[in-house]
Parts: sequence; structure tokens; C-alpha cells
Amino acid sequence: MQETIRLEHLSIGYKQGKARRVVAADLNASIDSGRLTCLLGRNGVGKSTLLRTLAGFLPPLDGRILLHGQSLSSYSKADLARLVSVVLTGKPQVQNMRVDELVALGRSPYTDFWGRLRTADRRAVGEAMRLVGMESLAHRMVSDLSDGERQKTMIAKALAQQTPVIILDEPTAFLDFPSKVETMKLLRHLVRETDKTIFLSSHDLELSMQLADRLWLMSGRQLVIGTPRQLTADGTLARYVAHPDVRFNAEEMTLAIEV
Ligand SMILES: Nc1ncnc2c1ncn2[C@@H]1O[C@H](COP(=O)(O)OP(=O)(O)OP(=O)(O)O)[C@@H](O)[C@H]1O
Repeated sequence: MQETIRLEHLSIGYKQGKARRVVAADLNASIDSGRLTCLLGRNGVGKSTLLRTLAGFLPPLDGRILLHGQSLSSYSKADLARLVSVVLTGKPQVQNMRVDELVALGRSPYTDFWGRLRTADRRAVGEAMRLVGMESLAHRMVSDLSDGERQKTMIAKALAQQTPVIILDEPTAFLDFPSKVETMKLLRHLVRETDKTIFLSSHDLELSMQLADRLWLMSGRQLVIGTPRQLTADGTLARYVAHPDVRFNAEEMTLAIEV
């Protein structure tokens, strides 16, 4: 287990002409390998903005991000593609291809100009589809997939990329309950077995509380970080879910709805 990503006085948000829309400011934190870290927070609080900034898709407004001790902005696109894979929400732009072809795009940092797959690439693609349970749909068109199947395909593409860091924006959003559990358990297993760094956002609070090693809770402009046990013990999670009809069981880390 070691520090992979460090946020130093990081401010995130959007530039609109000369105006700046600051979503969160002065974030200081680090993400370790070998741990599953889940980012929680209400709608619109800035989770996707943070993930997109950590992935290098959005420039920081202030401060900096270090990846393996080096400024994220100093990496070339090619180097970054071998270090960080990203699964964002929303439909992939490529629809007119087969599932196995889309997953194989995850190998592009390693293939030649023509994208020719070698044995090792094919093996990585097959293994990634097996891990997410998409082997039987390998030859289906992406445009014909359900939302959940498409989500799994995108996770397989990220796994095929074989990067030490994986960033996922709501990877369980469209999945049915067993698939949510399987996906979270797969990611948890991966960080342990391969010492990867996995950072994901989620609205599945119970799953995150029960399966994450660390939680990041964004609220207002604040970021609270701790293990699920710590954030339960200090009342942070109870405050986050506070609602007259919701009972938070801190012992079992479950939620019950009063009817
Ligand atoms: N391209 C953009 N330009 C300006 N503001 C944006 C842009 N994209 C998002 N925002 C704003 O930034 C804020 C944070 O949005 P973000 O998508 O990061 O939230 P989120 O926590 O991921 O929300 P959700 O849980 O609903 O997905 C919101 O107020 C949103 O309206």
C-alpha cells in the first residue's frame, strides 16, 4: 500500500470566459494503492468534476495533483493512458462496434498505429470480459446493449487497459442489485490482489459503507475522509443520510426506511 495520488490545495470547477465557477476549493488529500476509495456526496456537489480533474480531463482551477509524486499535468497523454483508466457516466460515443472491439480499445496504449492486437492483448481483453461476466455478449453490438451491460463493457475496457489507477464515475449506477454487489466486490478484490488504486463515486451508500476501505464525503465545500467505521462513529454518515424517515443502523452499517 502506498500513496498514488495527492491533492495539494486543489480547487476544481469550470472556467466560463473570464469567470470561474468554483465547485470545491483547497482540497488536500491522498489516495493509496491497495485500497478501494469511494467518493460520496449529494447530487451536484462536485463528484464528477473531481473525478474528471483527477483523470486529467479538466484542468485544476488552483493547486495541483501529484501522480506517483509527479505533477499530473507533466505526463504526456500516452504515459497517462498506461497509468490511469477512466470510466465516466454517459453513453460511450462509439456504438457501432462489437462489445469485444470496444473492450479491445482499452489496449490502444499498447498496440501499434493500426491497433493490431497481439496474443497478450487478446488475453487481456478476454480476461477483462470474463471478470465482469460479459464473455457471452462479446459479439453483440454496443448499440444493442442494455444500460447495465454497457456499463459492464466500459468497466471491462478499463480493466483491459491494465493500469495501476482506475477512476470510475458511478460504476454501479445502472446495474441491478446482484450486479452492483458483484462489481463492487470485483473492484475490492482487484485492489487487494493487484495493489491497484481504485477511486470511484457512488450513490450506493450501503454498498460503499460495507465494501469501501476509505470514504470521501463531499459536502458543501468540505471534504471529510475516513474509514466507514470512523465516519460512522463520528456521526458524519448519519448526518449525511439524515431524514425523518430514514433510520441509520451504525452497528450494521445499514439504512432502514420507516413506513
Ligand atoms: N461543464 C460545466 N460547466 C459549468 N458548470 C458545470 C459543468 N458541469 C457541471 N457543472 C456544475 O458543477 C457542479 C458539480 O457538478 P458535478 O457533475 O461534478 O456533480 P456530481 O456531484 O457529480 O452530481 P451527481 O451526483 O448529480 O452526478 C454542479 O453545480 C453542476 O451544475
